Amino acid sequence: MAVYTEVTDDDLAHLIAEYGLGELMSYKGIAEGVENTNYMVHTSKGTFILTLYERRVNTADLPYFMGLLEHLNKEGVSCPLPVRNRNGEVLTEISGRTAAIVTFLEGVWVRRPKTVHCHAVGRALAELHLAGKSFPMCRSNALGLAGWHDINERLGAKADEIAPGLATLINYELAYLDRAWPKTLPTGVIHADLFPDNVFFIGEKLSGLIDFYFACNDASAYDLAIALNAWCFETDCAFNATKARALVTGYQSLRPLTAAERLAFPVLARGAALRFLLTRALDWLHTDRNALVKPHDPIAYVRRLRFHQEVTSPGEYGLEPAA
Ligand SMILES: Nc1ncnc2c1ncn2[C@@H]1O[C@H](COP(=O)(O)OP(=O)(O)OP(=O)(O)O)[C@@H](O)[C@H]1O
Ligand SMILES: N[C@@H](CCO)C(=O)O
Repeated sequence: MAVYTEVTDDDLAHLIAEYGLGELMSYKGIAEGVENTNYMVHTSKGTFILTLYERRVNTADLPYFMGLLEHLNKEGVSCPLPVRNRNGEVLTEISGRTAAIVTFLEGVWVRRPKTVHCHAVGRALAELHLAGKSFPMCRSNALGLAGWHDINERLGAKADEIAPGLATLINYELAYLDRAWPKTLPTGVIHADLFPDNVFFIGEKLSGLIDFYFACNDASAYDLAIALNAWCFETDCAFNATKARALVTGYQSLRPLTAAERLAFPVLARGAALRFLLTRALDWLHTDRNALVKPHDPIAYVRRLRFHQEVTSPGEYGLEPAA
């Protein structure tokens, strides 16, 4: 479940009226997602998603996220469009939370992605990166190298409660990334969390992207490395080279990587694996065992990291040397 905050019928009907969305017909809390409270809302004007922002979203960042969604829609990227209320504002308040209403996106997320889905995701990610070029706002990545160090400090030796030796692995990896992390790659808007549950498909056709609440400005190829970690490993954590090739080929069909990006890709893949390992480890240690929202498994990202540590060339990810 992820309905942390309840709304009352009266408050919601009032809100819908403020947004000029006709009459409230029905609504229900959405079980999926772990960060925010989401409701699906049916009104006489259509279906919408109401999001109440919870603990991890800094409300100061919301104008960036909302502005980005509006910008991407304008550029033809399929993603939720924030609805403006009668005062022309996107953000509102309900049940003591900052909230927004966005358009509903048709489609479902794919539990078992196939190669064809990976190709489509790669292409959509490149489309997003190209569309993001003209977005004027900037948000630095709070979960970059410095942020990883901060999380590691909070974890400390407790990481070993998740798996023996985990603290050592993390410290080793951070020391490596401090030396090897590329600093001059092309940057722009990145999604930063393009996991299967954030990409909707109708059949094999990608219908849109959601959940831009980690979006920021950072190295474009790092975003591709995040997607590779999320889409190209099987449930037993085995790397699927065919899916990786499909992902990077889909991406490069619109935005070919530079030679420097290809060369740096194995390091980016390690950083991306460590980023999700760290946030998952922190959640793992801080989530009550009886909590309704189960934390994601950090070990799946330990295994991905160990895989990337053994990689010797970008070719293993399907990235041939530049012609
Ligand atoms: N615009 C939308 N159109 C259709 N469904 C949506 C939309 N936005 C959210 N949802 C639904 O709500 C669910 C949770 O949304 P989202 O992933 O944004 O939540 P979250 O709490 O930020 O979750 P997390 O960051 O853990 O993925 C989605 O899986 C989807 O079912
Ligand atoms: N995609 C993240 C969850 C936060 O959105 C993870 O799988 O760890």
